[in-house]
Amino acid sequence: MSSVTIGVLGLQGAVREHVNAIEANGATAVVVKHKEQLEEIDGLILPGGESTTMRRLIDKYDFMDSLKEFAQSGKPMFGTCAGLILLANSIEGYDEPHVGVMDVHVARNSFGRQKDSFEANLNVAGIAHDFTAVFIRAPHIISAGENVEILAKHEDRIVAAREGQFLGCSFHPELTDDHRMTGYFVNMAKEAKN
Ligand SMILES: NC(=O)CC[C@H](N)C(=O)O
Repeated sequence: MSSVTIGVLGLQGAVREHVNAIEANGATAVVVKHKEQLEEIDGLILPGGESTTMRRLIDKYDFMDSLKEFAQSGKPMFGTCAGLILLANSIEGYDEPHVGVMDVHVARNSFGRQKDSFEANLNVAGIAHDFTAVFIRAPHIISAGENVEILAKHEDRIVAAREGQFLGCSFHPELTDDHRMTGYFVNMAKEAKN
């Protein structure tokens, strides 16, 4: 009854670690490599990696319309790092978004070259007061629409947010043993299903 299946878009990026985090939360994980697999899942994670590369592969494997339909179906989607960039409805310096379903404006590579990767301890509203977040050439949310709930900030920049069925974060929640952020998303998928 309460069991859900979560897909991880498996075209590029940190896929296996998300599978582990999903399974650690007692849900079933599926690596999504074909658009038909979207029909089998209750929620979809768009992983970190390289958004421009992922976009190229989304087009190559004809995923874009299916991803938009998935969003329209109301099922939850969670974009982490590059995945957040894919979900955002506008990207600094770009004329067009990618999937473009979440009402946020993002900038890529926001935290400077000298700090290509770092960890920060975050208070993520409703999820964890002490979440160790791993940032790797991370984006941030410059601005968000009125229906977007800001979940976390780092150095005054928005790094996690939720808009109804859409969850996004700048960091990589799958790269530590703390699986609470993924657990929060698994619960979103359970609530949407029941
Ligand atoms: N770790 C990541 O996902 C980095 C995102 C990457 N900098 C991009 O713009 O797509």
